[in-house]
Amino acid sequence: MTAHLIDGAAVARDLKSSLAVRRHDGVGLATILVGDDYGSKAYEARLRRLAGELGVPYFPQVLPATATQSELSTVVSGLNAREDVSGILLLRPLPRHIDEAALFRVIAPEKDIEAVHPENAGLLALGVPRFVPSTAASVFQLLDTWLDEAGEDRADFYHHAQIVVVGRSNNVGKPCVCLGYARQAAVASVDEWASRTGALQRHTRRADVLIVAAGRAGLITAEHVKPGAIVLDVGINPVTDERGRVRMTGDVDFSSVAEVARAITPVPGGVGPVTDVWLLRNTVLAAEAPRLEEVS
Ligand SMILES: NC(=O)C1=CN([C@@H]2O[C@H](COP(=O)(O)OP(=O)(O)OC[C@H]3O[C@@H](n4cnc5c(N)ncnc54)[C@H](OP(=O)(O)O)[C@@H]3O)[C@@H](O)[C@H]2O)C=CC1
Ligand SMILES: Nc1nc(=O)c2c([nH]1)NC[C@@H]1CN(c3ccc(C(=O)N[C@@H](CCC(=O)O)C(=O)O)cc3)C=[N+]21
Repeated sequence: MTAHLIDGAAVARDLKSSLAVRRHDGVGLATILVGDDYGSKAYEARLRRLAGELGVPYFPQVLPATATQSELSTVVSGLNAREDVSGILLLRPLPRHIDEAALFRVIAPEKDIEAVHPENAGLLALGVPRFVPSTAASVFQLLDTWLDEAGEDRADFYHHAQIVVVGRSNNVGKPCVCLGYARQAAVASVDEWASRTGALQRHTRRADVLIVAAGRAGLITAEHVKPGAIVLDVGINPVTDERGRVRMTGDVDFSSVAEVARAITPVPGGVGPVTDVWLLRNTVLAAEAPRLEEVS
């Protein structure tokens, strides 16, 4: 392996210790899990543990995949009204019969720690976020930290960089694009059509920074990566090993890409651990921050 390993666990530890000293009234995290998506269950279990460690009250809501739109709306409205809940996380993906965007609009904007309500998504797109969504925040925190450690001038690096984001979901891919814009980089975004039309490699090979969030195990191999690129793997996918045990893998074929990249995040131990802590950080901020309309 020639690439530097970007250590998410170390960055997560530092971020966690800065949070541990911040206790406030009214801090509380509520998660809503609908059905049994692998990544969502893994994330939920981690948040439960981390909230416990940090002494943040945690209110998990678990609903079957058959839950209706109005049942989910009622759960969200109930959490909006609770004074002991400062942050609400609606775990995705949701079952197909649920209108995700409609549900996002039900979340009280000041509790919307992932910035999915149109008001917060709009603020993020305008470059003045109320909350920075945790996964994109994690990706760029790892990148910023690594550039500092590598002795790069961050601003100069970003001004010259082509960032390519694979996957454009509302809570991962698009926010990553926004954070790339905020750093004044050139940013390109591709979705599944790039793969279907055979254009994926043409796009990804232009990237100085390749962010991969498609949810497809092994999608990105060495041929997709420009030598010397920095690769951040967001994907969390279940794979079954020879012994029939399920383990977690990313979207990037780590062993081949590590031979050509300049730096790479592993899965597990890369983007994931920082995402967890950022979400708790946003939950604390939500209780601390004055409402946006009170800020002049
Ligand atoms: N590590 C972490 O902290 C986190 C990890 N995750 C993980 O990241 C992954 C992505 O999550 P999320 O964005 O919510 O997923 P979504 O399923 O909502 O979105 C996936 C995106 O990837 C695109 N895509 C799918 N297949 C391909 C392909 N073959 N080539 C190019 N693009 C493709 C889709 O395209 P189209 O729009 O055309 O459908 C879509 O835009 C999942 O594995 C999830 O578990 C998520 C959050 C945090
Ligand atoms: N609204 C919403 N926001 C999300 O951010 C979101 C979501 N829905 N749905 C599910 C996916 C998945 N996800 C993970 C984040 C971190 C780890 C994580 O920390 N994983 C450890 C793995 C540790 C282990 O091995 O168990 C790691 O990567 O090192 C896992 C999964 C967030 N997601």
